[in-house]
Amino acid sequence: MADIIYTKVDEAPELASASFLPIIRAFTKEAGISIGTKDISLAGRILANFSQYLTDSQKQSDDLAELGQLVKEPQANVIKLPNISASQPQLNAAIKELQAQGYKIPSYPESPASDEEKAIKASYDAIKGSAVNPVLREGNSDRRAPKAVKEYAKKNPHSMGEWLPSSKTHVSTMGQNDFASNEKSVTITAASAGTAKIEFVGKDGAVTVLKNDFPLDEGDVVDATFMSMKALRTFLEAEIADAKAKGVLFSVHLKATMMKVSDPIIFGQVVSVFLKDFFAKHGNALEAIGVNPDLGIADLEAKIATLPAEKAGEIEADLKAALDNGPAMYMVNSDKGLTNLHVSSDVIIDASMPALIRAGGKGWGPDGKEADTKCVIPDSSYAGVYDAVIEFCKKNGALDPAKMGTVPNVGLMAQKAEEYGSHPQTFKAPADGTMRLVDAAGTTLIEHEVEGGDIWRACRTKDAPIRDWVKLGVTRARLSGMPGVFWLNEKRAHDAELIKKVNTYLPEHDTSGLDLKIMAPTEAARYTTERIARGEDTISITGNVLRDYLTDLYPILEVGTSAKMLSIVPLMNGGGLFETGAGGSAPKHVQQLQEENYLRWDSLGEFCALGASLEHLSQARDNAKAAILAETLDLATEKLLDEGKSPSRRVGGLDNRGSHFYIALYWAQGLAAQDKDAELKAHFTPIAEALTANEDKIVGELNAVQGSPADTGGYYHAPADKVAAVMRPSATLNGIIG
Ligand SMILES: NC(=O)C1=CN([C@@H]2O[C@H](COP(=O)(O)OP(=O)(O)OC[C@H]3O[C@@H](n4cnc5c(N)ncnc54)[C@H](OP(=O)(O)O)[C@@H]3O)[C@@H](O)[C@H]2O)C=CC1
Ligand SMILES: O=C(O)CCC(=O)C(=O)O
Ligand SMILES: [Mg+2]
Repeated sequence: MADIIYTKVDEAPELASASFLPIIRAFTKEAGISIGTKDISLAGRILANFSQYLTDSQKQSDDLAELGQLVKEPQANVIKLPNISASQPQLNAAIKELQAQGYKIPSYPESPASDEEKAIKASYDAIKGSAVNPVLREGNSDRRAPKAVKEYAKKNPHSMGEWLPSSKTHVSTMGQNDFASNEKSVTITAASAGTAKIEFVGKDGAVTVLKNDFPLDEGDVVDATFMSMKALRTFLEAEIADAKAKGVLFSVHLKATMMKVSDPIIFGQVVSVFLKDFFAKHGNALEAIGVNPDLGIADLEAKIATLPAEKAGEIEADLKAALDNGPAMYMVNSDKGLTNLHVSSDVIIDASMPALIRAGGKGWGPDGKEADTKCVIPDSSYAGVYDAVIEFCKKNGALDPAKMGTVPNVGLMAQKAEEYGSHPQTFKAPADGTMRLVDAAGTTLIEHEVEGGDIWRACRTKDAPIRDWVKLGVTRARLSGMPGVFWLNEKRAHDAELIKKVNTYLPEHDTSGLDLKIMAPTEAARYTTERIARGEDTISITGNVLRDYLTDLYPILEVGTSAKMLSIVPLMNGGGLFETGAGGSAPKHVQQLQEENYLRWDSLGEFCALGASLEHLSQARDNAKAAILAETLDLATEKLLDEGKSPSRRVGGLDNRGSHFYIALYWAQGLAAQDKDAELKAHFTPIAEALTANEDKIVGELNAVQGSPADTGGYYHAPADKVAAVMRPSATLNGIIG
């Protein structure tokens, strides 16, 4: 196994790797460090799981499974770039592209009939959604803005929209009959440990086992809850009417990728309630062509288009009328007519809500203009956090990046903690009856009365990760000198169990002089936001969902993007997983590259992760050269920020490739200038000289390609040689690096 594993992913970060990885390899080789790659891309995971349909030369290894093993070993050192957590439409598109390239994989069977089709669907469902991160995250999360990034943002504040007290933007949430309000939680005792079951008991008393292999260990915190579909529909109907009455955009913010079972269903309810009369009128015709509202309006439109022209025309006209008749919709792309309800993965709450808050509470309307927005977040578990920040901004105006403090996060994430690990235990209730969690001894631990269609789920949070998370929180508070807040609500069932554990595990550490508090999330958001506005820093120590939400929310307000975050996962068995940034893979960036050969992806997250990975390697393997590479890379990153060599957004500026040249230049200059290691100095001195002497020429060569379309030969599965040709256009740079 190579010393460091760099992951092969999708979209913008993968394009960036084609340019950056050769640089990394050239630099680390001199310290005797090998860099391997493992393919966790969506296309790669499909091919690995459908080997039986492929020719020998097309087959590929199951790299995700191998990495899943590696992260449990002490020698693990993995740089993890963001990958696609595929929604159904993205999965279908990737399958289609692979088929067109000659891979004879099956299509996704929407209504599987045979056993073979059922098996195919099950394999694809396991690839769908957030299928990578939970496997690799064998540790808790430490995400923060590097000091240099924070300093740079203060000196060069990004634009912020204006917040006015008159803003009509607001959060709407259920508060009743939702996951938050129905939650029950227990900590597993020795008597309850073992393999639990999830059962449905019908009104007639008949018991159906929905899952018979849910392993629970003593000390694990287990919760179960459900959301009533009747209540959800009533709520949505009222909110859609309210958006129209108030003249604000209607929007819904979910995480259909990571919450891959529950949230697509909730999304489908929004689609079907928004288009209620339309579905009532055309129900039969739509059913006949296999329309499923969970797949969004984009799929609905595509299926209508398969009907005979006259019928299609009639239904399309009614769809348009139905959309026009509702409140104006928050748009994903108003030029293309793509609404919030077209594709469930287009609006992902962790990215969408911060963007709206940064923009002064504005979303884009169908007319291409910004407007105040109703933000529907159906479940009330965490909606109050966004509400608190929005209300703060209405009262106090936008936060000021030049002055604001910082909010690092310590997140409970290891071993599929909390909601993000709930998919295998999430079910649509088959009918009216009781859903129950039964322990190994046959005792019912938790039960709920449900109605057919309600979404019921059970989550598990293992004890060792909780203990490790408390320790990480204390460690970060000690090292940073910042106060830390555990965002836990004593009135919420799960959090109440967690608070008991925090109070048990905190005394294992020296907390003298530390300021550690426990506050309910809404209150913690208010407290933390008031503090950052005064320039004060506060560590948020949170569960897994708030980890996800807050590591986009505060970074986007503080430094403009979560791409610049340092994101470390100290693995529980001693290895290191270094994630890049907190954001995703920004599909818009690929489009821009294809249209005008310009990649605005900022690799700062990769630079930070590589620095942390080299630093970890230097300690774990006692490699002094790695320490020097890490130090000089961190300094090069600071210089890159200072000199303004990050990618700009538009053609004509320096793009991702140009920023890679500058990181190589500054890194080589740093290695040439240091005196701790003579070999590194001797090796990098001529490289630094050549890069310095050829700066104008290289930048000229890199920038010359901008402005016309670029062909990478694919979106999900682009051939490496074509991508490399696009991403490495400077012969001079390639020559020096090579
Ligand atoms: N860790 C992981 O593996 C994650 C994966 N994802 C996946 O990523 C995809 C997109 O998700 P989405 O929610 O849109 O979130 P993204 O974070 O990809 O995008 C939101 C916006 O953030 C900006 N952005 C993000 N990263 C960078 C960067 N490195 N350089 C410059 N700008 C950046 C872009 O803004 P602008 O357009 O203004 O330039 C972008 O449009 C999905 O497939 C999702 O599943 C999402 C989150 C995490
Ligand atoms: O795994 C995913 O789908 C997204 C992860 C994510 O958004 C995060 O960890 O911040
Ligand atoms: Mg996230």
